Amino acid sequence: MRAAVQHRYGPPSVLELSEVRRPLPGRGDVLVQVGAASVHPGDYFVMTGEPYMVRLAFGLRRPRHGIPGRDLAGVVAAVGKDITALRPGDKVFGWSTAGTLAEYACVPADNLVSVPANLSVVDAAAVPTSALAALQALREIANVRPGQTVLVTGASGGVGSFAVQIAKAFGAEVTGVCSTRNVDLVRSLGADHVVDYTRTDFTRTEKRYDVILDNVEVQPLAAVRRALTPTGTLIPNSGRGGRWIGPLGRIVKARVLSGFTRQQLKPFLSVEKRQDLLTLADLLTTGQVTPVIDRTYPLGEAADALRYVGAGHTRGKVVITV
Ligand SMILES: NC(=O)C1=CN([C@@H]2O[C@H](COP(=O)(O)OP(=O)(O)OC[C@H]3O[C@@H](n4cnc5c(N)ncnc54)[C@H](OP(=O)(O)O)[C@@H]3O)[C@@H](O)[C@H]2O)C=CC1
Repeated sequence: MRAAVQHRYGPPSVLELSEVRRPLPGRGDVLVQVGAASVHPGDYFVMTGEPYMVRLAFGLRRPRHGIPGRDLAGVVAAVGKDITALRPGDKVFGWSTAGTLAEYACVPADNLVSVPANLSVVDAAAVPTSALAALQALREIANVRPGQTVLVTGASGGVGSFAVQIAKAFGAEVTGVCSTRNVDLVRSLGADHVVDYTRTDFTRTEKRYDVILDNVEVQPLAAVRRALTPTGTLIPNSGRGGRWIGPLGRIVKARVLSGFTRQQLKPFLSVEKRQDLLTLADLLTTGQVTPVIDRTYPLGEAADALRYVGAGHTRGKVVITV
C-alpha cells in the first residue's frame, strides 16, 4: 500500500510517499481502508520531534511509528477475530496512535464509531482529535453550564471552530477571538461576540469570562488572568512554551510566580474516549456541530499539508484524502 513515511524527525520534507506492507489486524483490531485523515498541530510536533518531550512517547532518536497521522475516516476492510460489532463495508471514523496517512490503517475497534449519515468522509476525518479536545476542555475541565461566559481564542482554528459550536450547544454565551478575515466565519459558527485580535486585545477590555479556552497563548498568562471572573477558569491549550519541555515550564512559572490557583489554571491533555466520540456523533447528527474544512490535500502532498498546519493559520481543519 502507499503511505506517507518518515524515517527521522525533521521538517515536512522528511515525509516521503512510499510503498509499504499493508498491516494485519490483531484480534481486537479493525483494518480500515482510509478515505481521509486529518492533520493538526500535534502531528506537526510529532513529525519535528519538538518540543523534545514528545520523543518520550514517540521514540527518542527516531519516530517509532514510521507512518504519522492520528485521525481517520474510511471503510472497514477486515476485522480481527474478536470483533463482532463491525463488519467489512461499515463506514467508520476515529483515532489511532499513528499510521493513518496511508491507504490502510489498523486501529483498535474501541477507537472507532460509525460515521453519521449526514457526514462525508472528509468531514468525519476532521473531527476526532480537535473536537474531542474541545469537548473535554469545555465539559470535563471547565464544566461549562448554560449562561456562563466562555471566550475561545484561535476560534477560527481546528480546536477553536469546534469549541465555539460546542460551547453554544452547552448554552454558554460565547466570545470568539480571531483575525479580521475570520470574523464572519466565527460568527457563522454561532459566536455571540467576536473580538478581532488585530484591533482589540481581549485582556485589556472590561469584559470578564467564566471560562477562557486559550488555543493560541500569545498573551502572558497573568494578563489573561485579568480577563477571568474571580471564580473563572483558564485552560491554556496551545502546546507552546519552549523547545525542551513544551508548555510545562510555562504552567509551573504561572502557578508559582503569577499566583494562579488550581481552579483558575487548568492545563490539560485530551484523552480520546469512545464515549466522547459518540457524544460528538450525536452533536454532528443533530447539526449542532459542523466541521469546518479549510483545505484538502492528496496523500502524495502530505508534506505540504503539514507545512500549512505548522504555519498556524488554518481556518478549521486540514484533511488528507486517500
Ligand atoms: N490539549 C490537547 O489535547 C490538544 C491540544 N491541541 C492544541 O491546540 C492548539 C490549537 O490547535 P488548532 O486549533 O488545531 O490550531 P490551528 O493551527 O488550527 O489554529 C490556529 C488558529 O488560530 C488563529 N490565531 C492565530 N493567532 C491568533 C491570535 N493571536 N488570537 C486568536 N486567534 C489566533 C489562526 O487564525 P489567523 O490565521 O487568522 O491568525 C488560526 O485560525 C494547538 O497548539 C494544539 O497543539 C490540539 C489538540 C489536542
